[in-house]
Amino acid sequence: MFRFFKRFFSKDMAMDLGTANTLIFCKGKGIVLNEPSVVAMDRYSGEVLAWGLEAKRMLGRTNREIEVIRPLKDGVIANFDVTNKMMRKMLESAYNRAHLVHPRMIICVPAGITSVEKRAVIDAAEQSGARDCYLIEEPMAAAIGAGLPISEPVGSMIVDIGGGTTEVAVISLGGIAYSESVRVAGDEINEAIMRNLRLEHNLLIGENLAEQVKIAIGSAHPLEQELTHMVKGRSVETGIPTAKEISSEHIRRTIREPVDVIVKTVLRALEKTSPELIADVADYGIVLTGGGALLRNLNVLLEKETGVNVIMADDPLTSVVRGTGWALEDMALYKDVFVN
Ligand SMILES: Nc1ncnc2c1ncn2[C@@H]1O[C@H](COP(=O)(O)OP(=O)(O)OP(=O)(O)O)[C@@H](O)[C@H]1O
Repeated sequence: MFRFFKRFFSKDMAMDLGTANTLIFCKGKGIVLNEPSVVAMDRYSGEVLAWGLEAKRMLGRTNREIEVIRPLKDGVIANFDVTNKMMRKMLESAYNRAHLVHPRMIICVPAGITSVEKRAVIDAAEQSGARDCYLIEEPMAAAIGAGLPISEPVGSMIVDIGGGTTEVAVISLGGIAYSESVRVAGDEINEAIMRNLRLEHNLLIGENLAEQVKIAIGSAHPLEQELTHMVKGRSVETGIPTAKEISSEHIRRTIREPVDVIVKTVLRALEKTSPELIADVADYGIVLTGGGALLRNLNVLLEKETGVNVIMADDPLTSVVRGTGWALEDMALYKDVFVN
């Protein structure tokens, strides 16, 4: 009887537990939460003071009592307790509390993570109140979300560039024929910008500012009209606030290394996939998803390097959670895509 009530009141949900952002999709409703994966905690009591965007705004602006933590790194849980607390807060916020009675959860994980890393995700979900937890690999979820014909005998190539990982996969007949996940994506690009501005411009900036610079003027390939941005930070030499005008050409040179890793991962996938599937990819193109795919002209650079048409998915920041959500809406149809 109790089990019946649990099922009756629970609302099944899908979660994209990302290094940069966490999104929740609720069955029958769609996306109900989209927040940065960041938590601000009282350093002494461990109490969560803020989470999501509110906590992200505190990065680099805290006092001695507050610690701001990004509990996921490179697509996997780096701090289990904080991830757990963050998930609880997000679930409470996403649901009317009456519905938060042990939902079934589908959570996406990077392809090729270890069984220990998968176990950590399942444990975190269960401790946050999940009844059953299913895992789906991110490239598969992204492909479903991008509307690719995953069940057909046709090769579809998906490149999902997130905050912590870039995942390249070729999917056919409902399964992954080839995949590679590298721990280089949006965060590495931000770090390259922070490092370069410190070394070449004597300018100290934090993670949030580096991300803003990337979004404002970052590019992977020359722009029709190059851009400039006034970057405010602290002088390494004098310690006082300073501002410098930085050009898009400079940022492009600065981020070349991580961008090259992404391009090489795509080239490797093309080399290692069977000729039949590659012929399909050549016909239908490579689909880009994930927030990192929004870097200006990354599609142009990939097209130039691979010779294959590159298509940006609609709303690339939500492809993964939409795909996970669609798998949740019809679990019988998608039963073969769950990995546990
Ligand atoms: N306009 C933009 N230009 C460049 N990068 C962007 C843009 N918008 C967002 N990003 C980057 O996208 C990344 C976040 O993407 P996304 O939310 O898909 O990652 P995630 O799912 O949290 O990460 P992962 O899949 O690695 O766990 C961040 O690094 C962010 O800086």
